[in-house]
Amino acid sequence: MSANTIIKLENVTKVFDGREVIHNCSMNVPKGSVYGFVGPNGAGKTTILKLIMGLLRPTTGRISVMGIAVPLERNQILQKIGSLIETPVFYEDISAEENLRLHLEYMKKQPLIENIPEMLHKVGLDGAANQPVKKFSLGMKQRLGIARAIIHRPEILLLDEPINGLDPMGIKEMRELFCSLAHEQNMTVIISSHILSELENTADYIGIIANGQIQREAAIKDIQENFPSGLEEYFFEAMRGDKTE
Ligand SMILES: Nc1ncnc2c1ncn2[C@@H]1O[C@H](COP(=O)(O)OP(=O)(O)OP(=O)(O)O)[C@@H](O)[C@H]1O
Repeated sequence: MSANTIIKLENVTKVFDGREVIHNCSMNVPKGSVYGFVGPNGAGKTTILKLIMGLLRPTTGRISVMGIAVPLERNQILQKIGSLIETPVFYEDISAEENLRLHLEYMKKQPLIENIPEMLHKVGLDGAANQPVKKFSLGMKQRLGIARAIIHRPEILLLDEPINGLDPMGIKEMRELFCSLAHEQNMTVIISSHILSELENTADYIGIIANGQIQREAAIKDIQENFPSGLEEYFFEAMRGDKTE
């Protein structure tokens, strides 16, 4: 993982209220891949996604996204990143379609407004396009959050537990969508999730985080070759701190 690295963290730490929650953390995400990010509750996944977005400033260390230093030159890359981090917030009184239209206007991507119906179809919301978002279920809001993260055609997509609240059909559809964005459109997709089986089906690379540090990074095909029971075995081995393969 070097020549085509698009997101790089080097020795990053983050201190909140005197407590170091990210410790000397390094991470390499290859361009055009689905990178599955997994770790226990409180390990630091959301914090790292926010650091990559430039929403938080590292206490020490370096972060670069597409070769650009974050957060220093964050404005240069904001339009190139789409994200769904924590619970998505919408204008509740207006429709799904109008929410996406406002987002595109804010991102200065008005020509993409014509793609809104197609995007709503892709995330399974075509029947609800004109309903006010306040009438949406949790899963529908999650689908709309994914649509909003993608519609401005970012080069990088950061998804924090994106399948939360989705039904089995939605999980399958979103898995196919994320893989097609990476493999057909060369988008780089980071997905944080607790669902190992889902990551095993979706990700090309896995990063395991524990105690604020990436403990291991590997291609899923190498994990499957070296660990007969797959990602679950790899994950628990990493949690025990066993020797790397
Ligand atoms: N703004 C903040 N102020 C203080 N502490 C914070 C803040 N944000 C996160 N933390 C702490 O940082 C640690 C990492 O939190 P983070 O949300 O990044 O973990 P996570 O891996 O995403 O967890 P989960 O899997 O439960 O969503 C936690 O101990 C959390 O309490």
